[in-house]
Amino acid sequence: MATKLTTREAVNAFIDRHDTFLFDCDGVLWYGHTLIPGVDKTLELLRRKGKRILFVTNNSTQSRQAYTKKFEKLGLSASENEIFGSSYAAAVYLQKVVDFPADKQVYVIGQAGICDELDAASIRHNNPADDSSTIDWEGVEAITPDPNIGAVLVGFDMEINYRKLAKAYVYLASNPGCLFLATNDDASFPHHGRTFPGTGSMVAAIKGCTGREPRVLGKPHQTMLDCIVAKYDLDRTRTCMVGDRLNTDIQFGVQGGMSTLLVLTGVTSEQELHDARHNITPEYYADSLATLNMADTADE
Ligand SMILES: O=C(O)[C@H](O)[C@H](O)COP(=O)(O)O
Repeated sequence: MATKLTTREAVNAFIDRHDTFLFDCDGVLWYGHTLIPGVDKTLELLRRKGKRILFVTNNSTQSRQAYTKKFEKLGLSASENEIFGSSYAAAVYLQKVVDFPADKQVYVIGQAGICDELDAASIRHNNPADDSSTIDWEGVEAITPDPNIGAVLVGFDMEINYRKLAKAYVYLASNPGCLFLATNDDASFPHHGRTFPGTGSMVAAIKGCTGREPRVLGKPHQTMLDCIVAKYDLDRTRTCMVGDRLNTDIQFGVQGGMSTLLVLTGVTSEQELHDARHNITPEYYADSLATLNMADTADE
């Protein structure tokens, strides 16, 4: 049974039992370009209390560097070192886990965040903007197997089109050695209190035609947490994962042996939380991250 944080005492006890907070971004800190009211104060409060803060997002559209600018624009402070996005996780995975060969290239379906992180790791890749949506059968026939493509990496792409799907299909179907990676498989994308098709819908299109299963790097998959724990030397028992979605953020925290806080400002509603049909339960939940602002500040 999840405990709802509604009183100052409960909030104080919740904060005191943790040294580190991992924050999801979309639906917890902001919607698109709009800050969720009060969360700037919450982050300041936790920093003043000496808590370590890390931002863990499945959103692959921006690199860590671009995220620092987004934080700044929204009036939040965050250093590149505190941000762990799924595009960075993909670059780390290719570089450190599979030792991606220097003579191979990654075929990316995605946006700038993935390309920037691959560039930072010196991994060769295509420019997704070159794959325009206008195509006829002659254009489709010109797509041929390419032994230089060592991986197809799929992230959120607002300009996904048939040419991109056909290329991914041809590279993956013609070469069993070509890796199939996905930054994340979130079915939906939270935006201004509504949801729209997420990266999972794009990954599903490629799964559907190739019959292949991707290695998914983002939450709830533990590859991401293993990288975070190794990088920051976290004590999982004193770490809380804060998110707005049961089947990614909360599952990520539960599977990873951390405590969890669900906030109701994003994808999962209070009604869904109490729906007995799912089996993922956060330890705590609150109307918003800003609920923590009722904490005592006397100990600072
Ligand atoms: O479809 C997606 O890629 C995700 O919905 C989106 O990016 C979620 O990001 P997060 O909530 O982990 O910040």
